[in-house]
Amino acid sequence: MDYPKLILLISGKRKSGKDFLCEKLKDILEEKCTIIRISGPLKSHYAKEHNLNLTELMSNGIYKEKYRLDMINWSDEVREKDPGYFCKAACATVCSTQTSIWIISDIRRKTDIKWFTETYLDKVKTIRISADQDIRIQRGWVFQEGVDNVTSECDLDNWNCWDLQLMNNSPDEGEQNIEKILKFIKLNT
Ligand SMILES: Nc1ncnc2c1ncn2[C@@H]1O[C@H](COP(=O)(O)OP(=O)(O)OP(=O)(O)O)[C@@H](O)[C@H]1O
Repeated sequence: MDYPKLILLISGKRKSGKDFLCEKLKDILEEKCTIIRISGPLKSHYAKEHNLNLTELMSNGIYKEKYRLDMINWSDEVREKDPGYFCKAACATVCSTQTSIWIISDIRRKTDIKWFTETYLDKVKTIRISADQDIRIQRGWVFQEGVDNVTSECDLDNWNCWDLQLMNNSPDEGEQNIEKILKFIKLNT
């Protein structure tokens, strides 16, 4: 299996800037990289089963927040039967078999990391994005009971085997983070 050459698992609390950094990387790496979201198949399976609007569920608006809690609980039930279910489904959506770098932009659980490392071995590297709480609040984060204090948000808080840990509080740090990740990719491909 030659492709992908590297799989970056990106983790971070809500509004730490995961999507922001991943999109910037995609702009630079273009067709060399594919962004994969575990939440993609999770949301499409959830929308189908509950007869909901998938486009609205995929966006960052009120609709997504309204269903977030129920979606977490529903996905936990699916994971209980098969912990790698959504990781597997997300990887199955990759169209090009020749993309060098996969960026999984929403790693939330130890079981996600376990599934990827067992499946793709040393091609897998982990990155934790952090931002101070006041910065996350400025970016629109509001503590939500049942969302911010449950496994999906907290499971990796004390995991300390990250290959790269980045603070992402400002545009300057954002730019430095992109440089650091690009350097890291170069070292590992
Ligand atoms: N380094 C940065 N400099 C300036 N703005 C940033 C930076 N990182 C993120 N942001 C902004 O913060 C907001 C939240 O970022 P983003 O959506 O990437 O967070 P997230 O971690 O993906 O959140 P969620 O888990 O809720 O989807 C966005 O408006 C984004 O543009």
